[in-house]
Amino acid sequence: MTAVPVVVLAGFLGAGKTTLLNHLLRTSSGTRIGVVVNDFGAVNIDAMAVAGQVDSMVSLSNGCVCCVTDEGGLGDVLGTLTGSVDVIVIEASGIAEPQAVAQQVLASTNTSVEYGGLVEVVDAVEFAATRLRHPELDKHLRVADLIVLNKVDRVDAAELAEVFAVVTELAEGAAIVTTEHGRLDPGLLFDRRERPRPAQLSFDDLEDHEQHVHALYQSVVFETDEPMHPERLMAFLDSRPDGVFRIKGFVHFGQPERYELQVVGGFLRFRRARWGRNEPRRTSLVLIGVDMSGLEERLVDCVGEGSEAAMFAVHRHTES
Ligand SMILES: Nc1nc2c(ncn2[C@@H]2O[C@H](COP(=O)(O)OP(=O)(O)OP(=O)(O)O)[C@@H](O)[C@H]2O)c(=O)[nH]1
Repeated sequence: MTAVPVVVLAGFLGAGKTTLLNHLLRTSSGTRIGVVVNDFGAVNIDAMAVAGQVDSMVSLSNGCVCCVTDEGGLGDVLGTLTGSVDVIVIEASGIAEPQAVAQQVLASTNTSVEYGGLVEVVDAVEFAATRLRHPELDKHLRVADLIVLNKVDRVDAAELAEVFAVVTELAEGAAIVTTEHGRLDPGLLFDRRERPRPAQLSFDDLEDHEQHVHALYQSVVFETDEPMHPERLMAFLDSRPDGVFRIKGFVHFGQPERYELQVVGGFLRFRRARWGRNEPRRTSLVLIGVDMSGLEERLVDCVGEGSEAAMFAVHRHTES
């Protein structure tokens, strides 16, 4: 039996990993893709975002996949997917250490899988600011096999040239592709150029867990079946503390449709979609950042019925 390649899909919070994964699932018709989705919060919004598009999925929530400590490690998880798939993609949480996830795959004693490389998604808009806060992210680029410079639609030519130059310098020869909405040619991942570097990660690359980026981050999960008040929620979002870098999930405004919320740094966008047939009308939000105290209480204050007119504040930020 040939071993199933396992590709690690990494990238900082909100870079576009789930978007890219969904693109792969939609466009690689002949290839059966198994997915491991890891979210930092207790509610796995990413799993909800890819559900329905994939046959085989394992969802790991409430912690980073880079620190899986179960006895069988990641090998057991991967083992449950092999047999029915041609390739496995692990979508690491946005604050996982990519090299530690790669090491988990390499260390697996499960012979039905083999390491298939590390793809690092970079947010062309946020990259410079994120790097200032987390210089250790440079190393994530150095160990990547393929770097996907995403969201190029949101930067102008000069900004793109600047970020491309920095990424090229850090990438040390790894392939770099630019994308909009993660539209990557699946052939780049499943027929990857061989580069031995990841297998040679040194122990210096595996600094202790306390130094992982996610050791600084906390997540807050907020869920309620009561409708959210549109104006109060918008006021909360407009005044969100700087430390809250990422918010994602679904909002129930008491409307016939659900509103998917995406916040990445200063970017905020709602997307309207139908509720699933048996989907409970519920708000499920995960907030990730530093210094998260008091956020839950502030969100509780946003619960309440709002008028149709109050939805205007939300619609200003809603993709049509
Ligand atoms: N304009 C633009 N938006 C994008 C692009 N790629 C992703 N997005 C948006 O960026 C937001 C975050 O995308 P995700 O795919 O959820 O990012 P992620 O890396 O999975 O996020 P985490 O799992 O929280 O780390 C969503 O609103 C996407 O629609 C892009 O190329 N251009």
